[in-house]
Amino acid sequence: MTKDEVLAVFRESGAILEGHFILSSGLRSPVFLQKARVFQYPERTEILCKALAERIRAANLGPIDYIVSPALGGIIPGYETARHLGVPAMWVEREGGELRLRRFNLEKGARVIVVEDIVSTGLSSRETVNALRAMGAVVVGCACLIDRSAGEADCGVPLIALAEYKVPAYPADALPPELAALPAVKPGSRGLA
Ligand SMILES: O=P(O)(O)OC[C@H]1O[C@H](OP(=O)(O)OP(=O)(O)O)[C@H](O)[C@@H]1O
Ligand SMILES: O=C(O)c1cc(=O)[nH]c(=O)[nH]1
Ligand SMILES: [Mg+2]
Repeated sequence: MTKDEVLAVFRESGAILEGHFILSSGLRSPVFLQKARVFQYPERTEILCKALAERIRAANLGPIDYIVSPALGGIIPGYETARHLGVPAMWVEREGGELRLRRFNLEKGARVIVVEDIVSTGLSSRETVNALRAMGAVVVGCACLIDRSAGEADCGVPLIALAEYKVPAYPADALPPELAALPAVKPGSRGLA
């Protein structure tokens, strides 16, 4: 799939929002990719994740035992990508602020790829990689549907993105005036009770 085809799926799903958004990293942005509006359509999710699975296969990362995704946003694309790769899918979720694999067993030495929905700074992917390494897993790579950093994010391992889409993001104390004039909303789940 081309970048334009991926973005067209987001656009036709009403998933490209404009306003003033507080991102998971704390950065602020005038654009938010509300992936949930894509994932509500199983056939659109299938098209994107099948293409992501093909990219992962083409990267020749060696055997993959599991996909692990950070909740919430990563769960649906992780599951659907796992279906196309023929491997099980698991997720990490926050407990006391830390991402943990609360519901699954993971053998030491298991080869894992981390699948995210959207990567902005790579912070959530990095947290997932570190949690898995602490359990003895071998993280062979990260993958996502859209990389908002266009290659700049540091996930701790190589990142395979179905599409790169550079979107501006600013520290909260360095907002352009047109962004500062809008009320800020935080659509993601990090920091929710
Ligand atoms: O690369 P980063 O700077 O970490 O940003 C990307 C992360 O932000 C979103 O998650 P969020 O924590 O907002 O919650 P969600 O998964 O429930 O949407 C998204 O799902 C990624 O996990
Ligand atoms: O950085 C984020 O938190 C983020 C950006 C985005 O466009 N979409 C999303 O779900 N999260
Ligand atoms: Mg997330």
